[in-house]
Amino acid sequence: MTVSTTVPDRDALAAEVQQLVDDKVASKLTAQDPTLWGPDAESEASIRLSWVGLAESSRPLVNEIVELRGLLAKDGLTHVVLAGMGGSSLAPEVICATAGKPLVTLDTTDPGQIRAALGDQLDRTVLVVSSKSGGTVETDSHRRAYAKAFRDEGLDPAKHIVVVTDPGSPLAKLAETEGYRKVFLADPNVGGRYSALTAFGLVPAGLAGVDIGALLDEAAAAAPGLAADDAGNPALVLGALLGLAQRAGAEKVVIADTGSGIKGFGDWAEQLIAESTGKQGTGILPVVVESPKAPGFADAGKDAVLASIGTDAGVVPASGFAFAISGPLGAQMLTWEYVIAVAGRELGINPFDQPDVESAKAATRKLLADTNNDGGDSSKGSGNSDGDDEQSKPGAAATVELDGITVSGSPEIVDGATDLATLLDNVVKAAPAAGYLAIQAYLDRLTDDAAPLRPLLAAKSGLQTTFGWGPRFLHSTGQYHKGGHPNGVFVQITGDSAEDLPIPEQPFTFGELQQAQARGDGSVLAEHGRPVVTLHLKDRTAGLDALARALS
Ligand SMILES: O=P(O)(O)OC[C@H]1O[C@](O)(CO)[C@@H](O)[C@@H]1O
Repeated sequence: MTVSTTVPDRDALAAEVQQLVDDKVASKLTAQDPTLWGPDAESEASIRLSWVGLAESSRPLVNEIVELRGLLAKDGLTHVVLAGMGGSSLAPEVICATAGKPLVTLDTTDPGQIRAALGDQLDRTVLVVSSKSGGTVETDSHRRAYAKAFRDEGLDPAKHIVVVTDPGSPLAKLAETEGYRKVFLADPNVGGRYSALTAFGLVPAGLAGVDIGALLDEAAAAAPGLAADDAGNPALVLGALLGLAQRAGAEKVVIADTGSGIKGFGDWAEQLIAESTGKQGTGILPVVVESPKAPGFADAGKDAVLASIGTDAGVVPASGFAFAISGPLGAQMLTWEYVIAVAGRELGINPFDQPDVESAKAATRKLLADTNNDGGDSSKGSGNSDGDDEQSKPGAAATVELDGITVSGSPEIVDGATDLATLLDNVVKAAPAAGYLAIQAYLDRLTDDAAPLRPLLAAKSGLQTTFGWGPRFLHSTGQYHKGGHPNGVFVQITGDSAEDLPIPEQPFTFGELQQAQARGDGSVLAEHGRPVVTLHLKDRTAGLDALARALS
């Protein structure tokens, strides 16, 4: 690994690193010492540290996965679809994209996106159902939809489904009952966002044809340097830098790829950083940008640290904190895991829990239950704004129709807005100094062109601006939004679907689940006192165009 740093005060960084060396943080972490984050974190940390040794302990998986790939190929099953959220899909996605191997990732509840996946090469499909807990509603729903689709086509789901889960999970039990083709039981002493080099990262990637042995080799080569109580250890240097930056008010890390050859690294790092650190009103907000020239990076202010993945972009933000880190993917993953564990100690938080994720899930469950108790006919499949219960919308105090978009949310944003441009002005005004804006698009991430809104809003506002696809981000940056620094303003984008999709044996459809997830998270954000506005697009393309025009 090669790391270079820019800091306002080199002596301060050297002193901070030396303290970590003196405290033997690197060797203790490698020895899985759970006391490094204080007494409150000890019990969770004691069951979460096996990731430090995965470069070696995951070796036996390689042959098992290669063998399964061969058997599947003999049956003509070469189209790999992965159903998994957060830590159960982000790593294999970046691993496959980097290696140029095709993998279809389902981490959405968008009816159109799921319908399109179901209609693609079903007879050649192997579905990998990945969930540590075995109880994640999105993943369970994907499994149900695929099982039915296989049956409808006269195919035996058991032959097409492979499971990755923790021992004893409901999914492990179900896989046994259903006789699914293969079950990989992962190490339960590794949390989801640290699971890249477990079966969660390796099974989908290996089945897609990635050389997963080489990935482990890359991590293994970095491991000794990360374990060393040495001032040159990149994890100590970057962990210390992030701690110093946080204390200086630079609590955001803006991540740009600068020619690393890794595809989509920021999407994986985002969960590791945000879910690990965003709690107790503190944390590091990852802001993934399109390039080093993008707004947020090129013009970063005092609240940001710049992270170049690859060579040094040579941009120094107003905060004075920047770093570049280069190396192959396996090494990057292990290094960042160490960095964030060290940064967690610097910030005084437990990097292994996610205390605020459950609240949005609970709000979603309640909304779905209420819909059903109200006699909502899920077979109709709404997914649409018509007939929505206004009372259950977050910040439903204010609702207005602007340029064909139904807008509801915090009165400070919605009141007085006469068109989309004034509404977006209000969004920017709602942010405190050095706050951030978050666009959360509960849409089809393969066909809805919402991502370009991020640089447009960032340029307009001059504020750090993130973009996330819902519900995917709920299992990633969602923890930070609710538990981290309370200075975000949230723009939810939802949309009508051309056609909804039932979830077999469930009283709600994908469309209803998607809308309930947006409303549930929005209501929890509002309860936390965060300004939030929901833009519901009746026509997705026209609505996104109108938003882009209003921002340009
Ligand atoms: O693997 P599971 O249990 O389905 O969870 C998926 C993701 O959901 C989270 O628990 C957050 O909701 C993540 O930490 C995790 O990676």
